[in-house]
Amino acid sequence: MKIGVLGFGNVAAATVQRFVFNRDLIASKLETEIEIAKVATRTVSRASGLVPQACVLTDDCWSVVDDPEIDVVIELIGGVELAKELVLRAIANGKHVITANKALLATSGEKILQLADQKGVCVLFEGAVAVSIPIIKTLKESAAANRVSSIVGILNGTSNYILSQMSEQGADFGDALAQAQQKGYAEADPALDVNGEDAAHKITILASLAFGVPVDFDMVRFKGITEIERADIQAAKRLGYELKLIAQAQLRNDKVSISVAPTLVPNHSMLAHVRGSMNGISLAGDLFGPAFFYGSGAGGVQTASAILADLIDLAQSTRDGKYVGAPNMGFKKSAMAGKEYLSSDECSSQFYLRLKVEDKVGVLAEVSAIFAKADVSVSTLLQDESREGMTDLIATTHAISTSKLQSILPLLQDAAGGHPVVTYPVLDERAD
Ligand SMILES: NC(=O)C1=CN([C@@H]2O[C@H](COP(=O)(O)OP(=O)(O)OC[C@H]3O[C@@H](n4cnc5c(N)ncnc54)[C@H](OP(=O)(O)O)[C@@H]3O)[C@@H](O)[C@H]2O)C=CC1
Ligand SMILES: N[C@@H](CCO)C(=O)O
Repeated sequence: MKIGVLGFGNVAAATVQRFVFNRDLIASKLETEIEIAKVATRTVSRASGLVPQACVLTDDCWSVVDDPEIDVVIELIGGVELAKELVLRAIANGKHVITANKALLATSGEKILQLADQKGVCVLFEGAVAVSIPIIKTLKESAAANRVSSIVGILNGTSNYILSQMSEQGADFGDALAQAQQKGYAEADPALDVNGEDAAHKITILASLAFGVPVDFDMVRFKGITEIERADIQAAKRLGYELKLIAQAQLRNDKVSISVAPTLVPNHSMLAHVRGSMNGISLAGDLFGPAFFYGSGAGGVQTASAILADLIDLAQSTRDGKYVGAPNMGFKKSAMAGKEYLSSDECSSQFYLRLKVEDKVGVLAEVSAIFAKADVSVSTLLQDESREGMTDLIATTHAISTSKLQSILPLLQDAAGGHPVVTYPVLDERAD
């Protein structure tokens, strides 16, 4: 089986090198001989001397996807447009594809998977979500007989690293992001990490595998960590929570909800203890009950582990060039079907709110009256120390719909003298 690799960055370099280091172990699990025959990357000099001797090194990715000798293309250049064209061409040429590119799968997955089904080739992507956690295989295989109802996870290592550094070391956002980049956790464009989009890409893929719905990134609501202030991290701690970037996919009454948002996670939840670049995923299914998965969320070598596992799976499950393992998304193509998405009236949650108000008589009563008039039941209400005549009011509500929250925000903002009101959902204990 001849392999062509696209890219030679953090993940691709680790994949090629670890394949060579662990060649004997890998061979001991396979009847088929595997060879990395070609590597194509933009800056060839970065790869020279680092690929196996017999491997051809080129800057022309098309020469890999069009090479009739290549059986499997491992796409690791990242980004969407060029990666999509290369992957579609590889599939059109009858090649199996392995990728860790969640942006590509979340935004163009349907087109890619449709062509793969037509051509009878497989697309494997264990490295695309929560690298050291075998969540793709779990959903496709280990949990295959379950009706999965909920996936709640910390799926972006970079954001979790930044929030942990801010929470535990008092670090500055920019410094923590620079460290995450230096450690190789961040995307080439780190905006994808911190604006919640990368986690949204990942939860879109998991929702499709779990619920048998088409991959549809347009239906995901996402918000990242860029606006998080240390005041909210500290206030969450005082209330017994950690502020985490949480991705959720829920199936309720046969309707789907997929979102990513900074969320208050209760200290007794395992997700509250997922620190640094680690990821955690809580999964609920009708047969296996609740399960929790924990492992590295990012890093070149960790991702290489997932990619090489896909390669071994491919070599073990291929007969006469055809992959005979599980369908690409776990479900037969004919059984995949769209479902309705929950509206904001149907989505409810407890919420955390922080308002900066003038520290004067009556302000607490004014805010309480807004909650009471809207029939919003308050779970906690705290007033912070006064500084220069201003104070923070911190509240958590009982469960209310997202639309009800939206309706009271302008009133609360007025009570706060026009200062924006900070709001974050609180993790539903039943979801974790
Ligand atoms: N880093 C991580 O922890 C993880 C990354 N991923 C995913 O894996 C993929 C690769 O990530 P990573 O290795 O970190 O990214 P890098 O930026 O480190 O590597 C990208 C590689 O692709 C090459 N490349 C980029 N554009 C082109 C092009 N037009 N033609 C040829 N080569 C090109 C780059 O070349 P050059 O050297 O010239 O820049 C570089 O070698 C991404 O999809 C990412 O989302 C998934 C899980 C974890
Ligand atoms: N940038 C990603 C890499 C792993 O997908 C993260 O930080 O989670």
